[in-house]
Amino acid sequence: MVCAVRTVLLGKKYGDFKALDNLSLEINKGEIYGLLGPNGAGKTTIIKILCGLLNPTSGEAYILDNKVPNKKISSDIGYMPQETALYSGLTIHQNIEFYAKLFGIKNNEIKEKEMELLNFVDLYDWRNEIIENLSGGMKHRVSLACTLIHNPKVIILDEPTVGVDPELRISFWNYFNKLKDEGVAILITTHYMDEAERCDRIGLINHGHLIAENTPKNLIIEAGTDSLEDAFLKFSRMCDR
Ligand SMILES: Nc1ncnc2c1ncn2[C@@H]1O[C@H](COP(=O)(O)OP(=O)(O)OP(=O)(O)O)[C@@H](O)[C@H]1O
Repeated sequence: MVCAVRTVLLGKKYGDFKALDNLSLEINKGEIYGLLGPNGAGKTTIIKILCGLLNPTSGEAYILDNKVPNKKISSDIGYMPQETALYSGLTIHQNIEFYAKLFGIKNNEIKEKEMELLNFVDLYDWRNEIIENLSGGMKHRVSLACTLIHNPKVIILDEPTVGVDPELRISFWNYFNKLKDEGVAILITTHYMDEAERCDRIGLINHGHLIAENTPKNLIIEAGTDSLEDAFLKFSRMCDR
């Protein structure tokens, strides 16, 4: 079976500092995989390697069985970085259109998809507003719409719900589940435990190592704790010793 995402003994050094150490993981199509870990654990480094923005020092990473970096699969990936990559002097509509054209989406398809996505992020009535006039949470919502405009098969979201209000966060997750049902693989980093619990599987990262990996329920059982948050703390402290 073709894996959506696979890393094999992935390593990354910044100078002498080991940010990733022999990290292997697999994510299936139609799976939501949560990457959890304390600040500096290595989550963004993994994501940047998967998106072809950083080269690993050792090991390999694959998207849909293609070794990255690889231009051939760039349109299969939807990447939402922590810092929004929007043109602040352009409107929401112009930003979405820009990303759509970048991925070669036809004009007649853009309109329908833009409407679907702007309704999903609840910004349809704001589509002619300039980005610099939006709040931080609104910019995140536009960024997510831009990430999804080309119907990517693998979606990589680095803390997509920071600054997004609780009601909208729930609607984000409903949409992620719809995409998952369509066979899309989603890799998501989050510091919110209620969101981690919505993932099919979680990988806990600390000091560049995958220290635990399982369904949220089984992680709690493995750790012998009452909550995912306590399981996360227990695994992280074990790794710090
Ligand atoms: N360009 C860089 N040069 C040197 N060190 C770096 C660089 N980028 C990241 N690091 C270090 O590598 C480690 C992993 O960073 P990374 O951004 O992957 O962590 P993270 O898990 O995404 O953290 P956060 O939850 O804060 O976003 C950190 O210790 C960070 O300081």
